[in-house]
Amino acid sequence: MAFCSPHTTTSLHSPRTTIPNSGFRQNQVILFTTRSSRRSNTRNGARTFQVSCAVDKPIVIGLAADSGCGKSTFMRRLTSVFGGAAEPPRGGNPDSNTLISDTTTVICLDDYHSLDRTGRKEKGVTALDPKANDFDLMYEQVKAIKEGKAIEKPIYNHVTGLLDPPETIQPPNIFVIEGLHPMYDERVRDLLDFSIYLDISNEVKFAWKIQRDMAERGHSLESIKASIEARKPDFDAFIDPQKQYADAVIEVLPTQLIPDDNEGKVLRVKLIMKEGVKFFNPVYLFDEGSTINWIPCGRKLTCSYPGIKFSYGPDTYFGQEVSVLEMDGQFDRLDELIYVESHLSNLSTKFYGEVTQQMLKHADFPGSNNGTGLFQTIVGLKIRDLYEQIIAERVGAPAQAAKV
Ligand SMILES: Nc1ncnc2c1ncn2[C@@H]1O[C@H](COP(=O)(O)OP(=O)(O)OP(=O)(O)O)[C@@H](O)[C@H]1O
Ligand SMILES: O=C(CO)[C@H](O)[C@H](O)COP(=O)(O)O
Repeated sequence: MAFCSPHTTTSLHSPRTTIPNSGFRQNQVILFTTRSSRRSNTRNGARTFQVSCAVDKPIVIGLAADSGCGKSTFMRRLTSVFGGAAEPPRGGNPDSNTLISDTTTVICLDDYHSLDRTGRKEKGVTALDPKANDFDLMYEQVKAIKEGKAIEKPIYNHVTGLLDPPETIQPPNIFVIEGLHPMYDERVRDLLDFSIYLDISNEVKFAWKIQRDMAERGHSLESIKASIEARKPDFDAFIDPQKQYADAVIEVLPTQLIPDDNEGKVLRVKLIMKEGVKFFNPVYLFDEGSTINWIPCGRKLTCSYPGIKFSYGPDTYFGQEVSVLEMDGQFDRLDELIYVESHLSNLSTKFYGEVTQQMLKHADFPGSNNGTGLFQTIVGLKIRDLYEQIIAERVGAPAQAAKV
């Protein structure tokens, strides 16, 4: 750090460059002034060196959810906010669960299963049970990455159900740990700079599972039901309680706009944002801290049945102060989302309409016409903002005004 501080600017899209022995790695345009150049500044004007390097310590984001609850979709939206596509490690295990982009590396915590599929069966435990996971190794390795060190991370192979030889993970700018237990172990939790929990209600989870596992993977309705039932006690005991620790929770519920709806297609989605989290300013609708109900349908937003309803206001969640933004219903025309975006504040966009642009870019992702896609996109933008503020603080410079 000493080399690049304090005259530093950041760019997320500069090429990947390594500076030998510097401790800096990638994607950061750093302007630094040496002692001699500082002396010469007064005589000869600024003589700065622009060096492409990274801040040596990644920020760490935790994303928790049960299987099939939209973690991969969320990760694709997040990666897209930073630009560039995420791919598995080049030349590595084809069944690797890791996704790497210019700025982010996303690892799946299934890789810390200590028992393979046969081992779990023999011991009669599910993958959700902490006994089937190696939290000591998870902690050691997330800590090492946070300190800027590469790790040899195990791979859990979902195709074979076996533990494969490890893969090398280099520290990125933003390290995301996604899976069942990112906030379960206190030591790992304390390493997170920001945490998100995707809270999908049972009814909706069931509908999504059927959609994927029946339509796309050929499972029977009975086997899907049985698998959800078998996981439920461990889900309730070990996964669900993590939401109390999350800085942001995206809760997905059946709509309230259709009485006794049992189709599960129209969703009511809540973005629960913890107050007082450093570098995280909750989004608000119209007026910060007020309680608002808003039906935007009419001249500027096309809504077919059952319409769209937004709500916003302060609340408490597990005894903590939060702001909650809620959307019930779905968009007919995604381009009209700009009308909704213009009434939201603290979005951490870089330009007017960035949320709408991101949503249009990924209109084919699941949830793009409702609050799941909208709130995942917003959380992605908040993570970018958080990252930029943390980097700015580390190098002692004020953060670029990024909020619209
Ligand atoms: N917002 C959404 N709206 C509707 N369906 C969704 C949404 N998000 C996810 N799904 C459904 O759930 C399935 C699983 O999504 P995704 O692969 O993102 O979840 P995951 O948590 O990464 O799953 P796994 O852990 O099993 O790999 C998708 O194929 C889709 O059918
Ligand atoms: O809950 C899960 C997280 O993705 C999986 O069920 C767990 O990782 C076990 O994997 P598999 O079903 O492939 O044996």
